[in-house]
Order: sequence, then C-alpha cells, then structure tokens
Amino acid sequence: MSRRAAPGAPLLRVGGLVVEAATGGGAVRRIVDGLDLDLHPGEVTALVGRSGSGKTLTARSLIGLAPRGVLARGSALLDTGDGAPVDLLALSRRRLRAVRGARVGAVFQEAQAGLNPTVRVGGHFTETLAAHGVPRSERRAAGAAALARVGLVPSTGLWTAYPFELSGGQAQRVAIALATVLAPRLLIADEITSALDAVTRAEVLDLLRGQTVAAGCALLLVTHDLDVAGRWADRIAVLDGGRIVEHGRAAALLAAPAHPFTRALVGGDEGAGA
Ligand SMILES: Nc1ncnc2c1ncn2[C@@H]1O[C@H](COP(=O)(O)OP(=O)(O)OP(=O)(O)O)[C@@H](O)[C@H]1O
Repeated sequence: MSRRAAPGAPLLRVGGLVVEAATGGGAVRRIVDGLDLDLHPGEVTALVGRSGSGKTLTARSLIGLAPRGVLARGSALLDTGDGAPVDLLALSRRRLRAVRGARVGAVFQEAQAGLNPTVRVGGHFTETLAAHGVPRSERRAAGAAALARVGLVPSTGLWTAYPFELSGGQAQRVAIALATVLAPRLLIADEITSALDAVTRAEVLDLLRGQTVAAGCALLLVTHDLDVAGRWADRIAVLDGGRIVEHGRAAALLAAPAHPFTRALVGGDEGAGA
C-alpha cells in the first residue's frame, strides 16, 4: 500500500469537532463548536485565531492529548497509508498511543518542558524507538539521522546531554527531531517558535516546512502570528467562536480576507470581532 494519499484526498479530515471543558458541578463550557478542517499531504496549514480561541485545545484534542476534564467528539480521519483511514477520536488510548509517534508527531511551545529533565537526549530517542518496536541495534543511527535532519550535529556530546544543557533553539530542534524520528504522516506544531529569536525561528520553520514537503506529510502549524502563517503556511484556517470562519490559500486569504474577524486579524486588531 502506498504511503501517499490519493491525489487531492486530505491526509486528515476533521469533521464536526466539538471540544468541551468541565467547569465544575456537572456544567461544561463549549470551546470548539463543530470544527471542520482538511489537512493535505505535503502542505502546511496554519490554524490562527486570537488568544483563547481554542487553537491549542483543538490541536491537543485531535491527538488525544487534551488536558483532564476536556472532552472531544466528532471525527478526525487520518490516512495512515496502511489501508482505511483511522478515526483518531474513536481509537482506544492504547491504539492512539501507538499511532502517536509512529503516524502522528507533536511539538509544543515549551520544548524544554516536553523533554524529561532526567533523561539524556539520546535516551529520549531510544525510549521512543523502543516503544515502537525499532530494534536496539538501529536506534542510535535512527536518532542521529533525525538530529542531523534538523541541523544538529549528532555528536556524543549532544547524545549524552541533559535537556537543561540545551539552548532554547537546540531543545526545539531536539523536540522536532524526536517528533519526526518515526516519519509521521501528520505533525502538529503548537506555537513552537514563540520563544525563539527571529533567526532561529526562521530556521526551525524552514526546516519543518522542508520536511513536510519532502515527506508528503501534513503539518498543522498552530500560531497566533499571521506573519508566520503567511510566510510558512500553504493554507490558513481562521478559528473564531469555536469554528473555522475562513479557510483558504494563505496568500489569497491574507490579500483579501473575507470574514470580518480575519480582516480584523490582518489589520492587527486582535480585539475586534470579540
Ligand atoms: N484544561 C482546561 N480546562 C478548561 N478550560 C480550558 C483548559 N485549557 C484551556 N481552557 C480554555 O479554553 C479556551 C481555549 O484555550 P486554548 O489554550 O485552546 O486557546 P488558544 O487559542 O490556544 O490560546 P493561546 O493563543 O493564548 O494559546 C480558553 O478560554 C481557555 O481558558
């Protein structure tokens, strides 16, 4: 079976995603309210919206990493390349853990916090690769190759370093290398460059974009930064009021935003439309 989706077919099709958070006393607050979104192979889709619009909970819910008390329903059909699509929202926790890492990778804002402080860089790779059945003899080479792909020299010094010994940019690259070491079909990157300087930010995003195009995977780039979306995304989806209010090719959407909320975002008025 081919690893590539049929031409034009989405790699991930999200339908009717509803995300609700428990607010105590049995009450719930609806944060995402029927979100539909297609992600395409070889493309970067930016999910943009003002702070608190639900970008992070959307991204986390899709891969079963929503915080306790936050529940998601709807469907998220992933073309795994191994036959019929799987619905990420319908998988058992065990199957989802297997899919995550192998078929779906995720990188979040606090790369340093996402790495275990007591585990050396190399240990993160060997643990992940072991968990997905990669033979012991192949783990070091696979980890080194992933580190090299993100522009790090996979020296013994780096392999044996603890996360606190890394700079912010290095930690972010290690996190990306770890998330992509098993060549996932779908990669979710949530505000991963907010803490980086402009040069490192551009390097990291160039790299992610390059990997996405080269591997034919789909990247969901969660960002509040329209400049980032405009420069690195093929498509932009604008989230407001728990729904996608506008979705289209990045250049066209930014040149002529149709929805008032998108116009406000493009105009730099984040508060408008609230
Ligand atoms: N664990 C949680 N339990 C309940 N509500 C939550 C939880 N996490 C986030 N929220 C609420 O859900 C809404 C959406 O949060 P989310 O973090 O997804 O927004 P966001 O668009 O990613 O914002 P930002 O750009 O500021 O990160 C916010 O109102 C937030 O307060």
